[in-house]
Amino acid sequence: MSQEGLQARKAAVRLLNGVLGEGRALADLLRGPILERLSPEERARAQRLATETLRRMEQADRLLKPHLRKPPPTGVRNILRLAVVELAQGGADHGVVNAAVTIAAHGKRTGHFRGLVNAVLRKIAATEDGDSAPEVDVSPLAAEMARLRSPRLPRWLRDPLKEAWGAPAVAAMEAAHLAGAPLDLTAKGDAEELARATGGELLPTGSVRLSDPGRISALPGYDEGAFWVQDAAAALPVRMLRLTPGERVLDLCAAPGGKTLQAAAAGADVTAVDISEPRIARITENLARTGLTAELVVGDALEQAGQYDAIILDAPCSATGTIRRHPDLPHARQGEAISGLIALQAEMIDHALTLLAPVGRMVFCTCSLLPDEGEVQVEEALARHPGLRVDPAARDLPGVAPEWHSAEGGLRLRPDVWAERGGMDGFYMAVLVKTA
Ligand SMILES: C[S@@+](CC[C@H](N)C(=O)[O-])C[C@H]1O[C@@H](n2cnc3c(N)ncnc32)[C@H](O)[C@@H]1O
Repeated sequence: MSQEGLQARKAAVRLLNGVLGEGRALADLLRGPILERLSPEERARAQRLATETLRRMEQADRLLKPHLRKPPPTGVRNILRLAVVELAQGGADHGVVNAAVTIAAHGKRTGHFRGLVNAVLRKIAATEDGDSAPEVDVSPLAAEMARLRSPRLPRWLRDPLKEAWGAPAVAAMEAAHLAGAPLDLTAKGDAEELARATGGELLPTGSVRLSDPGRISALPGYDEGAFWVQDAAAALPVRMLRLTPGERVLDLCAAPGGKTLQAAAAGADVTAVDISEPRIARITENLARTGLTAELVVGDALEQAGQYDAIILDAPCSATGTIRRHPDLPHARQGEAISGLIALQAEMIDHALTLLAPVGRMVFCTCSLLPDEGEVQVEEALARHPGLRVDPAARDLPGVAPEWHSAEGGLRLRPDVWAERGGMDGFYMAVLVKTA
């Protein structure tokens, strides 16, 4: 067995243990010591394996259940889950099973389960050798996995989503989460030209979509800064502002800077604020690569002063709209922090309004699926501020479908929107203007 394969799988199991055993976010673990000693290829493989296992965990558990008399400890389960997902995705039986047994044998708490790991996986791998018509290009295990329903969201999230959008919509969102996400790019200049150069699809809203992008830094135009990665939904809030050159724009929760780059590319005079210094460093890198400029401020949005023609408030939120790309999120969180985030969003709206020029406009947005972090937040802001209104005309953008309109004048996007094109992140956005 190649060392590369073993190291990447070991790291993937440790990532799974961090998310499922300690409730940590995968993004944080990816920056920590687990991947430190691995080559770039091993890192990419470990991340891919962990992400795919989290996405299909419920299905892997169902396939494992008949072979386990009682649930083994988390560390052992994660070794088994990873191997089952790899087998279902066409991994060579003996390589996958041997790696799993070796990983179990090397672990202090998993060593004495190596016999179990070996026996269970050999039985499951044997499914692979069953009868399948030679013309069918899917292994029996993959077919069995595909027959299982899409993994369900945990109750802390499923219940409020069912209440907000109904059971069929939640099932459609769960299917979208399982399908994962394509890669969307925002062009610095001509999007049609970028689509041609990268072989991507120009979406009706102006983003460029790649279904099989490979390494991002190897895409044509990367070094010249011709684009940045930004989901099609995340690209809409700044488009709603219709910025013109020279306008003073404040981006209040700016990092890693997708919206800052859009505003700077529109020729605006941008001030980008974020509380996190390491995350501000990512805006610096993105600005340098794209040759765009903005003033960067490490600080609290609630302490920002000044007056601006347009404000972008992409407030911290549950990020439940990004589960397609972050399948760890429902497992790493339990929903307990959301009420604090909702209160912070309201405070940020109130403070941001004090920074808005009399004829200015502000886009409030969150990558959340929960109305409490979107529609309700705006309704409550309107009630608190008598002179405030939503500008529904801001939604009149190319490619924006009327079905996405929300009652109070904003846009509600969900991962099951555009299912035939590969979906989009869950997002809420509305443009607020002062009338008095
Ligand atoms: C949803 S992300 C922003 C994404 C960004 N607008 C983009 O398009 O790339 C939220 C950001 O808010 C920042 N943040 C959280 N609390 C903050 C605060 N009190 N003041 C300023 N930034 C804050 C976080 O560090 C995080 O970078």
